[in-house]
Amino acid sequence: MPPHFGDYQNEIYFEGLFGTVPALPMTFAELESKARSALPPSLWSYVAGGAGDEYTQEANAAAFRAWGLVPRMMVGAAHRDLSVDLFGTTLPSPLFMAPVGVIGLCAQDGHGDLATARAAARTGVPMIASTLTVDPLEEVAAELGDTPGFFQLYTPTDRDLAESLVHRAEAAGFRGIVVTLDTWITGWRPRDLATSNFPQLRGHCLANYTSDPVFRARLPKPPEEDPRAAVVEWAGIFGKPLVWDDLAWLRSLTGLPILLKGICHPEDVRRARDGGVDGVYCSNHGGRQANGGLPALDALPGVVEAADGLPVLFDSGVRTGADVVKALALGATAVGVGRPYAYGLALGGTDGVVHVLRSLLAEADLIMAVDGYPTLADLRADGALRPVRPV
Ligand SMILES: Cc1cc2nc3c(=O)[nH]c(=O)nc-3n(C[C@H](O)[C@H](O)[C@H](O)COP(=O)(O)O)c2cc1C
Ligand SMILES: CCCCCCCCCCC(=O)C(=O)O
Repeated sequence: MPPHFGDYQNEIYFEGLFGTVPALPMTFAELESKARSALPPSLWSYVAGGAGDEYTQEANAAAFRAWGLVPRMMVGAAHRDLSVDLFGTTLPSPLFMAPVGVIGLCAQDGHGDLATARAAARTGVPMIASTLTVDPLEEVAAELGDTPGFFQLYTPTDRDLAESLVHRAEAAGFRGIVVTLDTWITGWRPRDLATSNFPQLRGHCLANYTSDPVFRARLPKPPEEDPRAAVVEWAGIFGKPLVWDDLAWLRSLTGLPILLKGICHPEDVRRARDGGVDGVYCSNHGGRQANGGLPALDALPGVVEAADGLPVLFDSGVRTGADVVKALALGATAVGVGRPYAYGLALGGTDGVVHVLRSLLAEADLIMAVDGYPTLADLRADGALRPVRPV
């Protein structure tokens, strides 16, 4: 019998019978506002902010309101199956945690990558660990238990370093490499500029580099002795975009599945397929990189069509279980969240992340129950989702 994610609602009601109300927020709006109070102001700005006037960031979330699920009755959706097969593994649900570079700093003890990995272990929701972690990737992987983890690669200009990171990820047990394409340079982020805050330039979240023998060999002194030089060296290995001709080299680095993150154009999907990748990841980086662009959800149907059966991961703007259901109905294989779990982490550590993930899954599961869509295949059938008439 598949897990009933909606049972989280029963647990909360049951505790209510004994006078206990949830310690953590039940809506995204409250989650966001409480995280704002919990985080230091510059870290809050960095996590919550986006590119330009944040139009695209807002449009990402608003785009979900343009779609509505059509309820179906008498289909007997008493049991729902949200499981999904991804690269030979059956996941209990199609939800995942997108890579969030500063997640380590969001936890009160400064070890949020480890806390997030523990939440993955407790929920079965995969974590994509960023290159930019506070704790090295081997320590993050060790906390994942049986839940699959993926390693997100910011590809450095030094190919030996890239190879070292990929091989370390493989040795640590990560099940795939997610190569982020849209962030080889930072977008125009007014909030960070106003506070002059870019955590990485303060030497945070660079553990995967400072623990790497190839990176260390590039430094005049060990990073423990001269952290500033390590930051300068790190900044220097960013700043060169990958091009399609690099794909063969990336492919040669590992037998693990490779996914390309930041793909929104159908032609790019076709090029990725031709280059032998195992999946594409439709995302506009949560509106953090380029303002004025299409909401990521609007790009999803074209990406799914061009992918022609290749797995399509999706993120950007997912805030509720209803959003998860809609992205699945538009053809996403799996759906990711970024800021929501970062806020859960800020408020409650591992428990906070678990609460956010369980709430998203409970709402998605209950929508599928009430609306009569017992499986993900049912959601994807013609006519399940319709455009909402503008008001
Ligand atoms: C604070 C922060 C840091 C991020 N760091 C990374 C990163 O290191 N690598 C990456 O590929 N994406 C990174 N992202 C983008 C997320 O993976 C994801 O695309 C985005 O957060 C999804 O949008 P959402 O926050 O609206 O859910 C980051 C996002 C945030 C909010
Ligand atoms: C001068 C160094 C430029 C470094 C560009 C890399 C930015 C990564 C930022 C992490 C991230 O994905 C995000 O904040 O979003």
